[in-house]
Amino acid sequence: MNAATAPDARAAQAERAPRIDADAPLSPDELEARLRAIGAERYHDKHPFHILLHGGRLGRAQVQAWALNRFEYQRCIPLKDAALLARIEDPQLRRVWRQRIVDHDGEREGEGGIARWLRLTDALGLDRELVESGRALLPATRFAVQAYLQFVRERSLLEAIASSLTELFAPAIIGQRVAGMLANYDFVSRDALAYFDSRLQQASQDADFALDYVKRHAATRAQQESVLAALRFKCDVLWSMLDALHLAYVEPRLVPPGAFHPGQARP
Ligand SMILES: O=C(O)c1cc(C(=O)O)c2c(n1)C(=O)C(=O)c1cc(C(=O)O)[nH]c1-2
Repeated sequence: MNAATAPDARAAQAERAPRIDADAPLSPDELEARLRAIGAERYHDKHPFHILLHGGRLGRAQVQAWALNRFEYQRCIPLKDAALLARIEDPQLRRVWRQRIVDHDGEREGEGGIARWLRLTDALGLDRELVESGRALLPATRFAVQAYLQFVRERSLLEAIASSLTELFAPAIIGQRVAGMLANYDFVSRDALAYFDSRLQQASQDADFALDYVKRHAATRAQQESVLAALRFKCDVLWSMLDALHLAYVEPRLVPPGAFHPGQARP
């Protein structure tokens, strides 16, 4: 062993060198910055299909396909939140989280986010039974939504809560979507887009709460890495849903057997 690598010399060198420890926990603000960087890179507002949708460059049948497939996501959000709720031990946290189910289901028939999404599919001229049956979904929509449900059922509560954090980036996209669709599509009215009016406020509140929870509860570096991975996973869920729409309805227009095809708004 030469003098430069002798234990004493190495210890002295480590003392002088800046400490780079891959296992050191991030500060809560560093964690938030990394989460936001994931959204900036991977959130579905960057997807070409969303750019076409918001820019008014899709036809009516393509917007119908988007709304019909997104209904599957909307339909399963309360299932996801119920699975998450069932695993919360803390009554205080349960009280907050259960509001998400109310927001989607409403307190009575015809209210809530799911009913408002159906107002959009109605306004687009889609048959309700076709939408609610899920019969004309793209297979990839089904798989992506099921993957989200399974993730929330199987992973830790911390990862399940972190996977909702895509909503941090939703308010900006919703604003662009409503403005873009109203400006560009004569078949879309303000009333048809009512879903997004309530969602704007709910998404901000929900995301702020989940972010605060994650910043307080992800204490170790391993937990923080699991939170970052959960957000990447969720961005992949949303991205793959748009990939499938793009391939089927923009190019190369490869509509899978049984999936919605332009002209099939009515059964
Ligand atoms: O329109 C959108 O782009 C968008 C995105 C997201 C999202 O980022 O997950 C949600 C929603 N909308 C939404 O309407 C919604 O209810 C919702 C719930 C959740 C969730 O993960 O718990 N995400 C989203």
